[in-house]
Amino acid sequence: MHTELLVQLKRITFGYQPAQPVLQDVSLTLRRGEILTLIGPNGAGKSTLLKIMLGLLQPQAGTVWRRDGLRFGYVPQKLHVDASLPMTARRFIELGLPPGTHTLSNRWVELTRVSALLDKPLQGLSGGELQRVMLCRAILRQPDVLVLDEPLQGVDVQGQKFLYQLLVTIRDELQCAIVLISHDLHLVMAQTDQVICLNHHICCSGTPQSVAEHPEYRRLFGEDAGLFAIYTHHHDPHRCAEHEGCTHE
Ligand SMILES: Nc1ncnc2c1ncn2[C@@H]1O[C@H](COP(=O)(O)OP(=O)(O)OP(=O)(O)O)[C@@H](O)[C@H]1O
Repeated sequence: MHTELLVQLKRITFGYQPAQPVLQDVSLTLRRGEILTLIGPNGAGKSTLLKIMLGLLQPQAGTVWRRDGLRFGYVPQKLHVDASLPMTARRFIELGLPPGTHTLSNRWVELTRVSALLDKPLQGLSGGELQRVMLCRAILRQPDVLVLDEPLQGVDVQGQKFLYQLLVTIRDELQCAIVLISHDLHLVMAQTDQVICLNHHICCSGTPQSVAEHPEYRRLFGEDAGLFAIYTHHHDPHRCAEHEGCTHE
C-alpha cells in the first residue's frame, strides 16, 4: 500500500521560452514506496519534469507540492568528471554524505557492487561502474525519493537485470519512492507501479500489470512480456495519436 503522499504536481505548464511550452498541463502524484517510470521520446520534457519535481525549475502555471523536509537522491544521466581534480570513488561518495558516514562498512556499498571500486580514480571507471558509484552515493543519503535519469543507457542486459532487482531492494528497504526516466519502451521495468508516457503532455499512463494483458502489448513484446512492461492504453486517444510510440487505435 502506497499511502504517504510525497510529491504532487498539478496542471504544470513550463517552457524555457514562454512561447514554446515544453510541458503542458502535466499532473502526477508520487507516494512513498512507489516506483514511477517516465517514458517518452527525446525532447519530450522528461528531464524538465524531473527538474520541476526537484525544485530546480519553477513552472509558469500549475502547482508543485512536496512533503516538508523531503530528501531527494539524484543519479544524473551523465557525470562530467573533471580530469584536473583527480579523486577516488570513495572520496566522491564521501563528499555527497553527512560527515562521519563510514562508506566501507555500509552494506549498500556491497549491494551496489562498489566495494572493489572505492580506491580507483573516478576518471578510470567505465560508464556502468560510474553509474553504480553515483547510485551508491545517492542511496547512502537515505533519500525519500530516489531519482534516476535514464539509468539503463549503455548498460548491458545482465546489468539491467541487476539494476532492476537492486531498485526493488532499495525501495523495500529504504521505503522510499523511485522515479526512473527512460525513452526506451522495451526497458520499462515490470515492478513499476505507475508508468507515465510523456510527450510534452501526458499521452497515457497506468500500471504495467494492466498493460501486460493488453493485446497490443503482447504484439509488441511477445516472449519478453513477463520481463518488461509498457505503458497502458487509456486516457486520451486523440492526444496519443500525436505520439509515434503510442501505437494503439
Ligand atoms: N536549459 C534549456 N534551455 C532551453 N531549452 C532547453 C533547456 N533544457 C532543455 N531544453 C529543451 O526542452 C525540451 C525538452 O528537453 P528535456 O531534456 O526535458 O527532454 P527529455 O525528454 O529529457 O529528452 P531526452 O530523452 O533526449 O533526454 C528539448 O527541446 C530541449 O532542447
